[in-house]
Amino acid sequence: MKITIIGTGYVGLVTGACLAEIGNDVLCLDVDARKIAILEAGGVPIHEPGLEGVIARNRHAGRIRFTTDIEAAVAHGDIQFIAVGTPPDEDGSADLQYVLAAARNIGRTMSDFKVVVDKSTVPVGTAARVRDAIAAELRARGADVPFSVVSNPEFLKEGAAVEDFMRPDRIVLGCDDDANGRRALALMKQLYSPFNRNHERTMLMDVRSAEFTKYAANAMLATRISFMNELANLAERVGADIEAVRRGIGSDPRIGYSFLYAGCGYGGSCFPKDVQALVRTGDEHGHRLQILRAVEAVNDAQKQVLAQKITAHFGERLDDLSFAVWGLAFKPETDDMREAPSRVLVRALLQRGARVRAFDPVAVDEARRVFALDLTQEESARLDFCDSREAAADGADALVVLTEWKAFKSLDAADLKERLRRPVIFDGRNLYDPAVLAREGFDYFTIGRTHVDA
Ligand SMILES: NC(=O)c1ccc[n+]([C@@H]2O[C@H](COP(=O)([O-])OP(=O)(O)OC[C@H]3O[C@@H](n4cnc5c(N)ncnc54)[C@H](O)[C@@H]3O)[C@@H](O)[C@H]2O)c1
Ligand SMILES: O=c1ccn([C@@H]2O[C@H](COP(=O)(O)OP(=O)(O)O[C@H]3O[C@H](CO)[C@@H](O)[C@H](O)[C@H]3O)[C@@H](O)[C@H]2O)c(=O)[nH]1
Repeated sequence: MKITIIGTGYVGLVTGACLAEIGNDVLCLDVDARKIAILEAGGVPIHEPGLEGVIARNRHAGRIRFTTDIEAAVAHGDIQFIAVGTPPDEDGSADLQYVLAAARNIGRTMSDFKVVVDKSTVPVGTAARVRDAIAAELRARGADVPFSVVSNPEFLKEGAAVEDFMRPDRIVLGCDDDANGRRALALMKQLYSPFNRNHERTMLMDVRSAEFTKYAANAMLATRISFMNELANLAERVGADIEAVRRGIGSDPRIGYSFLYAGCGYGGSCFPKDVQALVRTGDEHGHRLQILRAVEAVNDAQKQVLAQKITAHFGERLDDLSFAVWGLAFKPETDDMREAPSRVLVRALLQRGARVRAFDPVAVDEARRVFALDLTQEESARLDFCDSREAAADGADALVVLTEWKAFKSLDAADLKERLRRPVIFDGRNLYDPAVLAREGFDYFTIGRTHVDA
């Protein structure tokens, strides 16, 4: 099938690559000429495991191409996926300007039946606004071309995006129950049929429920994390170990093990903005979402917890102290720094006068870019990026772990002790065994594990 992807970010690029992989003819559009130039030259502008190989294979087979030419992109696909960003507006609601711009672009030049798919995460009612935007453009040029807007929210996780797309838990399709909607649904079912060979993963519903499902999923997952973070902070105070508690409750199939890891707060481009957006949707409809307000507040506070532990240990001012930071990306296997807890922690350390020696396996370039925006020049001068975790640790007064990269999971405690000026670790991801580190003479601070004094 002929597919156009509008927006070649994390979602659009993965969607385009994976749909090409199963044999479709995909054209990816972006307004960012830099991204398209990288892709046309055979590069990939983001770090996502497996993605480069899928794109390379399909480029060579001629199944995926990239363009900045809006008219060509609209002409190409029978199915037009809108996968542009929906960042938070000033009041936290989803900013739909990119989605609506994409819709207008479709309406401006389309000349035959189009299925327009909302892949972006958008508030309930957006499909109707997309439909109106396209219809207004068609009216303006006196054209009568049939189309239908489908909601098909995406549930992939960064760092596992290709795998998640290729093996989805479910494919949610929200379609209108009219002639064009049924025509659109038939095409969408055909497109996704390769994913349904072993069992049917497609869930059909009305458009508004499909839009809502995406926010409900992210809100539920974020709630689990804030719930565990709040309990972790209590576990420390009552002398319990949140890791034991996690295993204890996760074993109940009604609860399950996933997304129960306490840590230094959730980040990324989705949970923070989607929780906020749902809270705003509630406000707009006179329905105050109390649980999600608390989820957001707990998460904001959780991003400060490590800094509080550090100042409780070293004092409010950190002048003359140097901190090794392992992990900058908001989660492993990505270079994405959006809402990363590292942005809060590194800034807090620098504002208190410390030096920071940071290492991340893939996010350093992106970190340089975002910290240049977050920090003053004077603060930036005290932030160094290192080439390895060992180099970051050399001569630092303490180690802070912020991202659970696999490469950080095994630790040569004796070697680390040699490198650090003081044997102190603040672990935002509970990676290590407190008893082992205590034996090695470390002060080891965790999120919700009982603190074992050396
Ligand atoms: N990142 C994720 O893990 C993830 C997962 C599921 C859903 N989502 C949702 O998917 C959407 C996209 O997220 P993302 O992380 O891929 O965003 P992104 O910022 O990585 O990419 C968006 C791309 O759209 C391009 N763009 C903007 N306006 C355009 C236009 N009019 N025409 C063509 N291109 C345009 C931008 O230049 C950018 O390259 C968001 O709504 C997000 O909430 C994201
Ligand atoms: O038990 C856990 C699990 C995750 N996190 C944190 O939560 C954040 C988000 O992690 P994750 O959900 O793995 O990454 P995302 O790529 O943001 O994916 C989420 O957001 C996407 C965009 O909407 C959805 O498509 C995915 O289903 C949803 O998991 C990260 O900071 C993690 O460190 C925890 O603190 N504890």
